[in-house]
Amino acid sequence: MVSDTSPLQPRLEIRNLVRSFGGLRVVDDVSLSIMPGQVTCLLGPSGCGKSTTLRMIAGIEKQDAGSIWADGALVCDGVFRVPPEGRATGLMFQDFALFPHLSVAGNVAYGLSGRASKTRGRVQELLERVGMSAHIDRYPHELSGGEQQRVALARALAPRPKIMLMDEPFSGLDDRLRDDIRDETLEVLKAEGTAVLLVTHEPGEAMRMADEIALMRDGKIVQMGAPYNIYNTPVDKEAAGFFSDINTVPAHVHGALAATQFGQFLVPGVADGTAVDIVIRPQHLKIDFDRAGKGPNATIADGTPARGTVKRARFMGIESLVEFTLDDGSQMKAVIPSVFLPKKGTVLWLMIRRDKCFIFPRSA
Ligand SMILES: Nc1ncnc2c1ncn2[C@@H]1O[C@H](COP(=O)(O)OP(=O)(O)OP(=O)(O)O)[C@@H](O)[C@H]1O
Repeated sequence: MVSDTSPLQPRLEIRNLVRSFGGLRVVDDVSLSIMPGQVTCLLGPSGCGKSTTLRMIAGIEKQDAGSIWADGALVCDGVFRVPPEGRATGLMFQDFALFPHLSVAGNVAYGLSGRASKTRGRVQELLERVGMSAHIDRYPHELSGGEQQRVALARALAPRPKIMLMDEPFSGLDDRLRDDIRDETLEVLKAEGTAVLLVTHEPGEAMRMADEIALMRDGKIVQMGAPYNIYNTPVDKEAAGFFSDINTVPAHVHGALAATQFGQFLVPGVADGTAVDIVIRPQHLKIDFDRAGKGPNATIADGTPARGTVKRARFMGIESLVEFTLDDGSQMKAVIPSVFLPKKGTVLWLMIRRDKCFIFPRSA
């Protein structure tokens, strides 16, 4: 069954997928589409339904409702169903387990059919691409974790899958190695034009890997967009807080304004009496020195400064994390360049940049 043959056709499309366990909808009406060569990250906290979504696309799990399409052709719906082995889909999961009795070449060749010379060519090409051609005759137990992961990637790519499903594939690696392998993996997948759906609970990984992030919570996609947009225009306080620490200033609206110790914030179109949260990331708080008990003058861009006393300051390498107690007893965190590490008890003035804060109705 073919729905559309447009060149702008998604390589993978899922429509209104639903899956329940014990009466609880763990995947609740999830839809998304991925173009060839595009990497989409399904990002969300543990248990939000990411892996179940991936397993339904792979065909390992059956959906209760919804449909899956590849290149405009139906893969499965309530009636029709292509079995897992018939889906042109590569899988790379955290427990990637290479076959221990097969060499690197044997592992990559596994799943390839055709003339031996052609197979050998493809194996060599892929091992070169993942930087493992020197290890072609080794066995898995002779390789480091990172090397095994590269071989697993080559193995998953060998049959030229149109779609690659990856579930936390880098989580067993240490930080530096993980960064390298992520970047290399991305390069290989882009070069192959594969549509990638990568599951992760790490916002940093999603921001680094994704062309598009689908932010998932309680079985639903709550926001979808490019990393820059998701980070800079979160749909709600929880979405903002998923990517970094946040500071929250509670306020009430009167006459389209929310008054706080940081001055007034414009909240047009919000009814009087509405409780709102003004949210600012620690790296966007502006800090200035105390001038004999006074702070800098108020401005339209930064509002009114509020006085804070340093409670704790930690050197973090490129940045310092400074925790403040404000005069009203509330706490705030700021991330500042590490050339500056104020001592406990130092008085400083904090400002909220109006172009960097988010204002959300307070959730119950
Ligand atoms: N076969 C199953 N039977 C019953 N419940 C299940 C089954 N598979 C998953 N669940 C439940 O469904 C929910 C979603 O699980 P899923 O593995 O999709 O989440 P996740 O977002 O991938 O989490 P994690 O990041 O921890 O892997 C969880 O509450 C999980 O316990």
